Amino acid sequence: MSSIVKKYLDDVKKRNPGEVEFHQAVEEVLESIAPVLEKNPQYVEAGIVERLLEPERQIMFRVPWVDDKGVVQVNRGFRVQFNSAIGPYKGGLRFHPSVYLGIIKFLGFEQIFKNSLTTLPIGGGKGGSDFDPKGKSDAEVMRFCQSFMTELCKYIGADTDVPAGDIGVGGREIGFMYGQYRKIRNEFVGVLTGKGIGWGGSLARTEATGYGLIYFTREMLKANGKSFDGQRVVISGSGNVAIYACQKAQSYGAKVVVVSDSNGYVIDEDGIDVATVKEIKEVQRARISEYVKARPNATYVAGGSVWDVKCDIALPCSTQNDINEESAKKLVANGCYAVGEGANMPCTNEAVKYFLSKGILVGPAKAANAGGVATSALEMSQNSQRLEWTFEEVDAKLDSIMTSIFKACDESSKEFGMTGNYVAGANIAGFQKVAKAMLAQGII
Ligand SMILES: NC(=O)C1=CN([C@@H]2O[C@H](COP(=O)(O)OP(=O)(O)OC[C@H]3O[C@@H](n4cnc5c(N)ncnc54)[C@H](O)[C@@H]3O)[C@@H](O)[C@H]2O)C=CC1
Ligand SMILES: O=C(O)CCC(=O)C(=O)O
Repeated sequence: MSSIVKKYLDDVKKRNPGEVEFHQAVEEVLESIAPVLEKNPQYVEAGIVERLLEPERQIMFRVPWVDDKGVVQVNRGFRVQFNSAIGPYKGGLRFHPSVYLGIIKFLGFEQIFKNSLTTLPIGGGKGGSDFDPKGKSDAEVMRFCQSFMTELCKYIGADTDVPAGDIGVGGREIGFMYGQYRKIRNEFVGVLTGKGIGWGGSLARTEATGYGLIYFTREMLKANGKSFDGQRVVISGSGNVAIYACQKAQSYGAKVVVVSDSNGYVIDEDGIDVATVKEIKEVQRARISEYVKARPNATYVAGGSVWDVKCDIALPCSTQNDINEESAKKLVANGCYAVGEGANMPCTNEAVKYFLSKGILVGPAKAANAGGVATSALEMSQNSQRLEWTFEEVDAKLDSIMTSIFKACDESSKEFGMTGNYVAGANIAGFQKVAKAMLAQGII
């Protein structure tokens, strides 16, 4: 680690104690951009890195609501507005019991570079709550969302900060939050993305992160003389990203044999049936163990690691730090040669280093899962124009954005002598656009 990287990292740890996921995300970016800083002393002189590491604003608030038994519950809400040098803050909201400031900051920090890579004018932000939607009734989720938005609406706006979904926040939650925003502010604007079709949503936003992951991975495979056709794929997760990644990978001839949730995973050697997963997760909101009832040839494994299952291509689409060094070694030993990160930071830094040392292709999250936020930006454009584009139009734009993101990662990796290291390429390309904008806009 170079001395300047060590200095920045020590400082971040001191100023943000206990926020281990944030430290991890920062370390990966700093290591990648060290050669850029060496070549561009003007960035160091202008304090670009110190300013990037400090969010422009972080908001924490109380979210009181009443459950179905009439008992008052209190959760904590967050919105971290990290960097707006290239556009309004943009990034999802995560509702999960594990949420605390360190998680939201790692996600918000990553979002700066991801959004920069999309080629669209969006800054980085993220938010959420430690609320757990699992096991709650629709009425409870609605009351929580209304209370959350009653406070959040003071800080967001269509040209200021535009939240969307993430883990635990899908169409239902966006609907409840949008309704509350509209009631309080009395305006119908594109303040949230991931809205429903017919009230400001964009066709293909639901599919965008999963499809985008496959478009990016397709380009990465193509550049290395490979393709999805006939390949055995393992996916972790069975939520929004996992479902549509599975569907698109299968359309390219891959055989997806595993999906999972936080309780366990299913193996279906006939290929995962997407319609069954959608019914279980999007309609019944049940556990993935239900899958074997509809597909008796499949097997359910309680607990365990999906990464023990042999595959050619691994697509982690659940949560952070899903693949550690031990899982990485197992994957490589079993013949896996490519990893496409659908989730945010699904591999530990040690796992990524191990993969790269073995010549495994790694499509890093900031680039590979940027299709969701890119399509959110397309939703914002449609809202501003008061127009709706067709599914085919949006999907074609998404495909071309993912293709250009891969090209940017590839070119940056080559420019800095790290050919094929798309992790470094993504960090460098994402950083440079933001750094240039910050330099031009003065010390603010
Ligand atoms: N929805 C989107 O547009 C985008 C999502 N992402 C990332 O993709 C990942 C998945 O998000 P979504 O599919 O939207 O969420 P989701 O709520 O639809 O699904 C989350 C999935 O991850 C699993 N999961 C969650 N926590 C887990 C844990 N601690 N251990 C094991 N499994 C766990 C759940 O069981 C579920 O299958 C997250 O890392 C998210 O940040 C990234 C870019 C955009
Ligand atoms: O669509 C968005 O604005 C946010 C997507 C997101 O949260 C992410 O890219 O991790």
